[in-house]
Amino acid sequence: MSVEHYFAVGLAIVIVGGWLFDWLMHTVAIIYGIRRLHRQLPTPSPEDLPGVSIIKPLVGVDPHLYANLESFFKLQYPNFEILFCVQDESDPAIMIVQKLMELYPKVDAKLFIGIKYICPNGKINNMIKAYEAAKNENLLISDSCIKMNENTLMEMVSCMKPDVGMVVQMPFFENRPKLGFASVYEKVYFATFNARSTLGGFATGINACTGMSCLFRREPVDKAGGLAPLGQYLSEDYVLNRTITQAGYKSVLCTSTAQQNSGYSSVGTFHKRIIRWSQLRIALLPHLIILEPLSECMLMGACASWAIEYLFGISSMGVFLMHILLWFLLDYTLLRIVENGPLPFSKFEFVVAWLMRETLALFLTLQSHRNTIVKWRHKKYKLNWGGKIEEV
Ligand SMILES: CCCCCCCC/C=C\CCCCCCCC(=O)N[C@@H](CO)[C@H](O)/C=C/CCCCCCCCCCCCC
Ligand SMILES: O=c1ccn([C@@H]2O[C@H](COP(=O)(O)OP(=O)(O)O[C@H]3OC[C@@H](O)[C@H](O)[C@H]3O)[C@@H](O)[C@H]2O)c(=O)[nH]1
Repeated sequence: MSVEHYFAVGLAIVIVGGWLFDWLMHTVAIIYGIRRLHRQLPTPSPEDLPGVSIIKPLVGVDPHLYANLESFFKLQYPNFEILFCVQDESDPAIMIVQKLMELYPKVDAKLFIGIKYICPNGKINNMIKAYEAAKNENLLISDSCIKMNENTLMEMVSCMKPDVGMVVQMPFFENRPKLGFASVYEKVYFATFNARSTLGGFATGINACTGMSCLFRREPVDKAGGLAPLGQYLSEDYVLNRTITQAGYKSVLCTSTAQQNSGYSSVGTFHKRIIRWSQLRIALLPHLIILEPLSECMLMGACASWAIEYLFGISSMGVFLMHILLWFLLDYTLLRIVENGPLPFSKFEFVVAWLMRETLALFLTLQSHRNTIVKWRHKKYKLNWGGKIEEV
């Protein structure tokens, strides 16, 4: 037996181990998704409902912004305030906020205009005045693209137990049929790849937080220096979660998903967002440079079919096709769990969107390795190893 043969056997065994781990991730995500998502939690008694300060950082407008912001004025919750933050005084979002504030005078809402520079992260600088003015111990950071149902805040608060410091809504989408195939593609991405990692992470206690809609206690954040330390990173959401869990609190997934509802959707802008997120992740957690591609269907399928043929003599083409079919069926199952109702698109659209996502995944990951400059809204940032940023 040659050294090359021993090396190939060792490599094949490692690949089969990684392949089995991928199936474990699918299984964990499906089981945890069924158990956690869309569960009815008992509503806390009125005296257990804490006040919540909702912070809404806004940059610019889109055709859905009015409806998205209005949904917050209609929340069924006894004690909340909405703190809108607009960084630029010529931003048309100001008019929308003012109009809604006039329309719903009984809702406690305030508007903060202009940034206070405390860190490189633009979103944090936009939110900081509201953070400092917030009346309540519980804060909800809610991105501009989020639309809520009347009972969503109640659901989030129901997840906030005494040992819990943070309640995160897993990103998903409102149904936006008018926006065409791009909105199908986005849904498929968020209900398969993203949901698998997020559900897997929360099920096993690994930080997989996306901060577009998250409720948290401010006490551990203030003790760690407030928002400024988080703003040294672009992944301020990940670091917020880490700060709260390091203070001894749990971070849990909310039973409802975050309904993104931006008024624009195109495959190109979606790819740019996914590349930016991938850039954030690999700067923050460099081991993901290797692990992420290995959690992708096509690459792992190719590696595993070679390894299984090498070890057991089973046809690699047969293994590859079975691998794709099983992965596809498990992704479809997860999509149905996350959607929790009839799909707003046909099975054919799902197949096309799924194939497109799986085949383009590696290409998009490679794009994210091309440079360390990230463009986010109107600013450019340089990402350093460890995830810290400098403004360019
Ligand atoms: C042999 C295969 C090993 C596979 C290991 C798993 C590798 C993880 C694969 C993909 C990670 C994708 C994460 C998607 C969700 C994150 C979305 C996101 O980028 N959000 C950013 C913007 O809001 C945020 O700032 C970044 C956060 C970093 C998240 C890191 C997530 C790691 C998740 C690991 C889950 C492991 C689950 C194991 C279950 C058995
Ligand atoms: O400079 C900025 C950039 C962004 N923002 C606000 O931050 C929120 C999120 O911005 P976008 O919608 O552009 O970005 P994403 O949805 O991709 O953000 C997501 O990924 C990156 C994380 O750091 C964010 O916290 C997360 O929400 C919006 O409400 C936006 O208005 C600012 O207030 N200032």
